[in-house]
Amino acid sequence: MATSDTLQRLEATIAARRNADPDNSYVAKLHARGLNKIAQKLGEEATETVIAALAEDRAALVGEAADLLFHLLVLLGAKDIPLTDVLAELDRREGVSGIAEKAARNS
Ligand SMILES: N=c1c2ncn([C@@H]3O[C@H](COP(=O)(O)OP(=O)(O)OP(=O)(O)O)[C@@H](O)[C@H]3O)c2ncn1[C@@H]1O[C@H](COP(=O)(O)O)[C@@H](O)[C@H]1O
Repeated sequence: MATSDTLQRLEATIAARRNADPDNSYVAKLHARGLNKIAQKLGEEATETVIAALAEDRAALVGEAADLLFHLLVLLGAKDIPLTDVLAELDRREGVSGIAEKAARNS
């Protein structure tokens, strides 16, 4: 079953493929083209995800969201930011955000 482990496995695969032959690896090809290209691809995938959502096309949205997550992991890897740092930030926000929780704390 797909879980957050899926993202961690994909992160490891991306790290392992980074220095592969760009002719045989899309990850290596992206790295060879540099951070600007990786960032540009992430932006394109974000736009395509938004378009699929607004088009009410569920299958396209699932596919574009997968492309978006994949390219986000490539960008994070290129910036040497482990996925666990992002997950930890989300965990931290879980503890401090939420309108009801804030109101309860302030009352
Ligand atoms: N999850 C993915 C994944 N999702 C999307 N893509 C690629 O992302 C690209 C997006 O398509 P585009 O048309 O936007 O890009 P493009 O035309 O190939 O490139 P541009 O010249 O337009 O920049 C496609 O080539 C897809 O194959 C992925 N490529 C690889 N992975 C994972 O990464 C692993 C390692 O891949 P390799 O590096 O290729 O071994 C694979 O085993 C997969 O698990």
